[in-house]
Amino acid sequence: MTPQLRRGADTPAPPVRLLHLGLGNFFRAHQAWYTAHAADAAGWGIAAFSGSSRRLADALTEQGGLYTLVVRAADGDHTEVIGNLVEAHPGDDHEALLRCWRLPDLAVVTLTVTEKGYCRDSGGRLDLANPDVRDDIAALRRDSAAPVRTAPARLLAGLLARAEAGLPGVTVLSCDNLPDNGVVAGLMVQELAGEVDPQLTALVRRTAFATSMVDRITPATTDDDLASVAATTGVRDLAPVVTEPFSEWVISGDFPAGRPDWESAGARLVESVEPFERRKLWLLNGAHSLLAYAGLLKGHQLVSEAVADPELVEAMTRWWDEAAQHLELPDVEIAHYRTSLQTRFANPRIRHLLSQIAADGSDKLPVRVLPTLRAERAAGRSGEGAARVVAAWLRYLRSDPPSLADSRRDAALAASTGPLDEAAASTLRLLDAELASDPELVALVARLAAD
Ligand SMILES: NC(=O)c1ccc[n+]([C@@H]2O[C@H](COP(=O)([O-])OP(=O)(O)OC[C@H]3O[C@@H](n4cnc5c(N)ncnc54)[C@H](O)[C@@H]3O)[C@@H](O)[C@H]2O)c1
Ligand SMILES: O=P(O)(O)OC[C@@H](O)[C@@H](O)[C@H](O)[C@H](O)CO
Repeated sequence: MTPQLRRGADTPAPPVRLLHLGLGNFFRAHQAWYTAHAADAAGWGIAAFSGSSRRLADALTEQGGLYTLVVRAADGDHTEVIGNLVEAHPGDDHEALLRCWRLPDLAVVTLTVTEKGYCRDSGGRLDLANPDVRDDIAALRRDSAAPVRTAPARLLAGLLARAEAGLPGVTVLSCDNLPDNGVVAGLMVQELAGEVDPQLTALVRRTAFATSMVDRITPATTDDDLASVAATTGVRDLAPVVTEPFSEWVISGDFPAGRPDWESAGARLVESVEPFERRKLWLLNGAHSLLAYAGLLKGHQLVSEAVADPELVEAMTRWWDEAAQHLELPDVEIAHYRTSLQTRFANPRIRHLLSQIAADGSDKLPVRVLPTLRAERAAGRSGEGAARVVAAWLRYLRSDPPSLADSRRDAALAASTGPLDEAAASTLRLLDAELASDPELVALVARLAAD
């Protein structure tokens, strides 16, 4: 029988000094990989918590936190076992969470809780209409150690637990796909603290929130992946992760309690993440959104299939040309990134589902596409490359997509119905009221959606 992956005497567990919220595939392919490849990896163990599900946490616990990372290139796989994850818990194990927050040597808390996990409203403030946010405020007012569900509340509860125990501060480092992610995390926790007890805001102000741009395409694991890992390694792993060879991490912020030597594994520490973040969110994630909506409408399922379609490549190239004009990086760096994206997207062995990327367009397009659209209109140009992404989303919404996942699902579906010119105006209004008051743009989106 195939033996199961287990931690043994040959894989000693490093001491936990890092805490992660959002135990999923990406964190294990990225932040945990950088930690395992840092020169001082032996000093940095990680305790990670899922949102609420048990399955992955239980599987990893059986394996002492070990898992196989499969780096999947177009011409073959490289596998390695990552040893720095030493505790895995379901997110609702609040007792374990507070215990980890109270570890005296804890230094950094990393986050991959998805864009939605920050609980922002459309104006960028803490969403006080969100019932989970309201429940968490009530719980923390009652008892600072009461179980809470949202990421901002889990951060605030942890900061309070540390402060009450007289322990030094830590850095909260966001690794989600949204601009200024550290600033956003800090703002949400600050606003939450203000709702629970205004005196708590001083504690949040003293906390370091760091921002980072993260990049490594990491799809969901399939049953075939489990079988191929067992066949290749001779060991049964209940929770392997498949990722691409490319990886990038650009970080900005203070780490008063220390951090792993992530630079020795290739991370970059910079003054400002913004230029890198824009390059990645606009060129990679913006193109992903375009390929997802336009590709699904043409019957494609995977990113690699969509980029084999000349019509979609033409649309992506026009989007890139337009977005690139507003990036503040040397042309050669942008050209290099575009070339590498073409190779990455075309990797036929990475099964990246367009349906996964298509979720949550109302949260994603404002970040990935609208900055370019606004800049183009302000420069007196049509913004056709960006408008085509909005038009693709509109057409996708009008196609009655099966099980559409979007935090503003009902509003998005309602906006997209009716005559195209009205639907174009309503859909733009849902994303940004000012853009909807631009009649030329509304007409352009309606025309592109009709094509
Ligand atoms: N997968 C990638 O290629 C990739 C690349 C770059 C960045 N990211 C970022 O990482 C995030 C997670 O991606 P993944 O591939 O690991 O997804 P995943 O589905 O494998 O894991 C997501 C984890 O986050 C938790 N989670 C979800 N919503 C939450 C919430 N509201 N509050 C707290 N925890 C929550 C889930 O329980 C799960 O543990 C993405 O949303 C994105 O921001 C992913
Ligand atoms: O759900 P999304 O679109 O935020 O994420 C899916 C992918 O587009 C995204 O995670 C990319 O793989 C990633 O951003 C690459 O670094």
